[in-house]
Amino acid sequence: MTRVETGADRLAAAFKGARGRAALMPYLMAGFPDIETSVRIATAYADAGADLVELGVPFSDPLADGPVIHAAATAALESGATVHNVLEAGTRIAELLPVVLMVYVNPILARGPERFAAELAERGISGLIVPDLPLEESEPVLAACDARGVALVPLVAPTTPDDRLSAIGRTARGFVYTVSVTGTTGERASTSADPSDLLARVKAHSPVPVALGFGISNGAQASAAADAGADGVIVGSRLVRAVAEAVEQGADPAPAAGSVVAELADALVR
Ligand SMILES: O=P(O)(O)OC[C@@H](O)[C@@H](O)c1c[nH]c2ccccc12
Repeated sequence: MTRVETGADRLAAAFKGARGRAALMPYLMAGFPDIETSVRIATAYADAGADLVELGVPFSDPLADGPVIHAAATAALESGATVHNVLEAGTRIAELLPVVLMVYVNPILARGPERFAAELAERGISGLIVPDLPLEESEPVLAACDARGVALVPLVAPTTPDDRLSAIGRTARGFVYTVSVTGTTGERASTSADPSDLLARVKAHSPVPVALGFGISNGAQASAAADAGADGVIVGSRLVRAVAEAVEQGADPAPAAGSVVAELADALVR
């Protein structure tokens, strides 16, 4: 009997097969400026050397997001993005790169975790990140995802104590998303603390790869994250800003976002 490759398998393979020192995972705000352009931006990410993509579902009240991503979410909703058409785009993007869907918990609860996880699996979406789903409430979503082979990726922060890291590690699938700083998403001139200690602490409790995100916006910061031990590097606001600036200038956002990813990928090979 041949075993079907699950989403979790595909994520594991993406980390193992990453072309650089750490897997490069750019974030994409789905539907910004519109769904078709999002698919073209994802294509540019893939061509520029991304290993995976974090596909963000726009939400009206994104509590973990800073101003750049919040504004893009608002624009995406205004231009007609829905959970349904974002998932459709996810299917197309999954033909290019493994997709990890970033979605606040409401749409999951509205459809029911089983239906939501089944739809992700049918659409070829490999993983799921839910920033407002605490460990204590994650069991039904985890069970539904496990049943469909979709990896439910947990988030941890510098403030997460060791006993909680170990509980989270036991439920981690795909990778652990380590937030480098407390606060919201957004570019930072300098990431204040060296993340080495944080990454070592998370890795000690994690059976899966550990990716670092928040405040990484250029090649030097991406390279430093890899040197500090990150198995994956996640970049969001810098890319969303590149898209926003191109839109403002009436230019095509896809090559603009692609060139930022190329710079990041280049920094990770050396
Ligand atoms: O924007 P930054 O600082 O580069 O951080 C990545 C982040 O944008 C992306 O992973 C993300 C977008 N929205 C989120 C909500 C919660 C956690 C993470 C995210």
